[in-house]
Amino acid sequence: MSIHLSFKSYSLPFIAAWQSAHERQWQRAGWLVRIAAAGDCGYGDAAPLPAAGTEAPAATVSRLHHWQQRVGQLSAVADDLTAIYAALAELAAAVPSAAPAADCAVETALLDLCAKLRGWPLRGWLSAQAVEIQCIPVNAALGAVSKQTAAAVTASAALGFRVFKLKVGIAPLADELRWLHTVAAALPSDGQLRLDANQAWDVDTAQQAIRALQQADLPIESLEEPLAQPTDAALVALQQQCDFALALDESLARRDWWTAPLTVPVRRVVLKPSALGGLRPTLALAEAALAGGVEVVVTSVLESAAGIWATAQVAAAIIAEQSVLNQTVMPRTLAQGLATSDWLARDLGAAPLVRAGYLHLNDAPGSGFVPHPT
Ligand SMILES: O=C(O)CCC(=O)c1ccccc1C(=O)O
Ligand SMILES: [Mg+2]
Repeated sequence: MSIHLSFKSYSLPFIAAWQSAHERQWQRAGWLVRIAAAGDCGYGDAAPLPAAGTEAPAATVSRLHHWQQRVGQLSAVADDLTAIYAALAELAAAVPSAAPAADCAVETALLDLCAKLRGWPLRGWLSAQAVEIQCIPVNAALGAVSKQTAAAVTASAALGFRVFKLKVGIAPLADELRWLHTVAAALPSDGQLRLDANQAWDVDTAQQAIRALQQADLPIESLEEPLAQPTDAALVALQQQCDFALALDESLARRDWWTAPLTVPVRRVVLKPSALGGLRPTLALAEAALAGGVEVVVTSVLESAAGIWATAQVAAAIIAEQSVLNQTVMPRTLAQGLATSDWLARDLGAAPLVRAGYLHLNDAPGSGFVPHPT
């Protein structure tokens, strides 16, 4: 027997341009990684997006070639399961990886395979309590605030979403504040806005934005990455001015998570497995954050269904650990940023179902991803 790792490039068009302060894109490109062994196979999504903290695509490919060769070497000298565990150990030892999107894909494919061989859903492999978690609250990913209409927000609310995420920091602040008022007026009474500035603002602009949002009493749930220069001192000061949570996202990749004790200058972290090198590093970081009283939200990097299934599995594991860890401190589960599959005009397989503001997992062995026949 032997283990075989293969990967195939994909390019999936968006239904409309995806825009953030970092980028404007019409399609999503990556590689579907497949690892076959012991009569079954697992899948992972290598979906680099440097703006989200991953390596560039060229580094993803060369890293996938490395793992292809390495998995072949390991399987030449050991039985399949031993070689799979050895590869998983090498991936864990590689954190923090210079090619986290590639490592995430290979780790995901190995875990998907292990879980299938065992007959477990992948989240059960990550955390025993997680098997019970079937439904994950998710936010609507609406895109740039400039592109919103009251009708679009009403339609999204009718689908059952209660947290509506908007990209800001793209147009002048005064314009965006005006648009935010229009969106807020269309929200259901229990609706909230999650904003993401993707590091667009200097300290002055961020302060001005926060002051305006609070004075207008807009229902802001959180604000991701307000600062171009996210120093601890500036973030601590900004968080003190805010009634809502500030969150770190893409700037996390540049912090020293792995050797120093975890300190976070804001109330929340946004975790993306593709930027962190895999599902297990994401879970480890989430556990450290939760233990320190920091809120955790898992989000996609607009990856294909192969990635979304796996990212949802680790989100379920984190939610399970969270309810065990501190039921009283965090009674409500935050909406996770996993409802992004509708941005893709086509996909590599069926994405998890999103209904009434919840993403639904099932009990199928592995991640739940099944590729469309090609
Ligand atoms: O969180 C969501 O709902 C959507 C995901 C999202 O906004 C995103 C997607 C791709 C790259 C970066 C980000 C981000 O959160 O900054
Ligand atoms: Mg973000």
